[in-house]
Amino acid sequence: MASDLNKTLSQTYIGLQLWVLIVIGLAVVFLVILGISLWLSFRKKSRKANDMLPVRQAPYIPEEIKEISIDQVSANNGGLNTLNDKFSDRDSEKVLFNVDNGDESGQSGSFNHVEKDVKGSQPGEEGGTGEVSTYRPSSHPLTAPSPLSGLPEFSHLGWGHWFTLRDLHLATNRFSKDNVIGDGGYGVVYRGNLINGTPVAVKKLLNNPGQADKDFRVEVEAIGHVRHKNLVRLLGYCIEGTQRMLVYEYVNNGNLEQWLRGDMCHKGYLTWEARIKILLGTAKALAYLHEAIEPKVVHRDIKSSNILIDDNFDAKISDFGLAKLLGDGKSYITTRVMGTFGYVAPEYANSGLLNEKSDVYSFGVVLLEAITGRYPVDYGRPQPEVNMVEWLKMMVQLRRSEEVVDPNIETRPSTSALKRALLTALRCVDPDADKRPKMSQVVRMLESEEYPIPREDRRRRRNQAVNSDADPQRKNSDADRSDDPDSRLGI
Ligand SMILES: Nc1ncnc2c1ncn2[C@@H]1O[C@H](COP(=O)(O)OP(=O)(O)OP(=O)(O)O)[C@@H](O)[C@H]1O
Repeated sequence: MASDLNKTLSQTYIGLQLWVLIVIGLAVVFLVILGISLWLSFRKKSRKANDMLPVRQAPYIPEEIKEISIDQVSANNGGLNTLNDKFSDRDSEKVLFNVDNGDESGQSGSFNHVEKDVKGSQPGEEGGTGEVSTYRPSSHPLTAPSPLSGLPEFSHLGWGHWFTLRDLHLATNRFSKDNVIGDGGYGVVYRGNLINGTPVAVKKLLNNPGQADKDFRVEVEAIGHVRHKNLVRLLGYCIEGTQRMLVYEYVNNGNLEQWLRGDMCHKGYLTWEARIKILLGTAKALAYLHEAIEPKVVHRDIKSSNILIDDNFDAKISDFGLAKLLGDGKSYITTRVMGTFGYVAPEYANSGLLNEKSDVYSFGVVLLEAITGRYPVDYGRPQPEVNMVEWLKMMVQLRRSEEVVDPNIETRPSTSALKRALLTALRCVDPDADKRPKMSQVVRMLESEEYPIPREDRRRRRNQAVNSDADPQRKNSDADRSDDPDSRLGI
């Protein structure tokens, strides 16, 4: 048997013995396998190296903020996979704004309620007729066609769309002055249209090599990988030489500041319901940034002009140029306080201490702006009214809260709705950052039908008070407690 095998292996084929041929064959197979695996691992490494920007970790979603949507980047096609869609469309059932009939139809002084039919018409178009049409929410944002469809799918960051300078030249008509929609210290924002017809806002960062790169990374890291109905969507970017540009979905209905006091006032004034809807959307997006993703994102510049509004009167938070990524439970101390005067939380302004509670404070200021229609700081007003937050606290203390409502709101809110909004706002602007609610709690307070605040939140706050009474360091004096919004609003 063994001698048969020896004989077979010793036979000669093409000048070589069979056993030599077998050894050569095995060596070739081994080398091919080795080559393939080396090539695969090299490809993986070089792909990682190309991803200059860190990819966000799989998001952790706390129970209390279930209603959010999160998308993850699909590495292959740059598309976005929905994990869940939680903050529901429940709030987009109906929106009203008062249209100035004086402007639209020549009859001065009177206002009509108009419910907009989103399909095909712009808010304000039907104002003069006083018609009421049915409002229907537009198609679900995550099933709607992608604004990037029809464009070649390509991104070297593993996210979004990589536009060439030429693409953006074409989109903005060579960055024409007529297309400028904003100009700031960071650069210029242009309106444009992609070749597939999608309207976009192009932020062209100042051509200042170090700074442009930094600003670019901050925005991309903050919102490049996330998607939420109430966050402006970053569609892509352009990196060419020292040029850095960011391409956003275009949000076509102005910003909250313009609706309260600026360019959009000619269309009419926002109703109470529309204001609460916009603030609720803003609160949901902040809850998402603070509580649903890791690392969390602190926006640092929440203000009414950074809350864009779409046709459905849904809010979209924009301008992440100052955003900061923070690990779970982390705070950050900075010597350079950034933000906008009137919106910055006192502990951040005074000591540079930053965490998500700074955004909660700024949100409270915006909510008060929406309730009163006033500027956060207005030197044109009598001294006690210059600082809106202080004036409001005083009015509530004097039990004159009914007087603070923006006189431009034609149909005043019910007393309970007003108190609920005021109480929520005053809690957000609590000088003690630890006492401010989390944004998911703010969402619950604003959504609640229960007067004035969900029982569960009241219980939590009462327990907090008991605990701080037990702690001599945090024990409030009676005078301090008179500053508590609950007691001031008679709750
Ligand atoms: N995606 C967008 N769609 C439509 N308009 C936008 C978009 N992004 C920004 N804008 C508008 O462009 C203008 C400039 O915006 P940006 O947030 O960059 O600066 P700003 O709010 O004017 O100044 P600041 O830097 O002080 O916040 C604003 O009027 C804003 O409403």
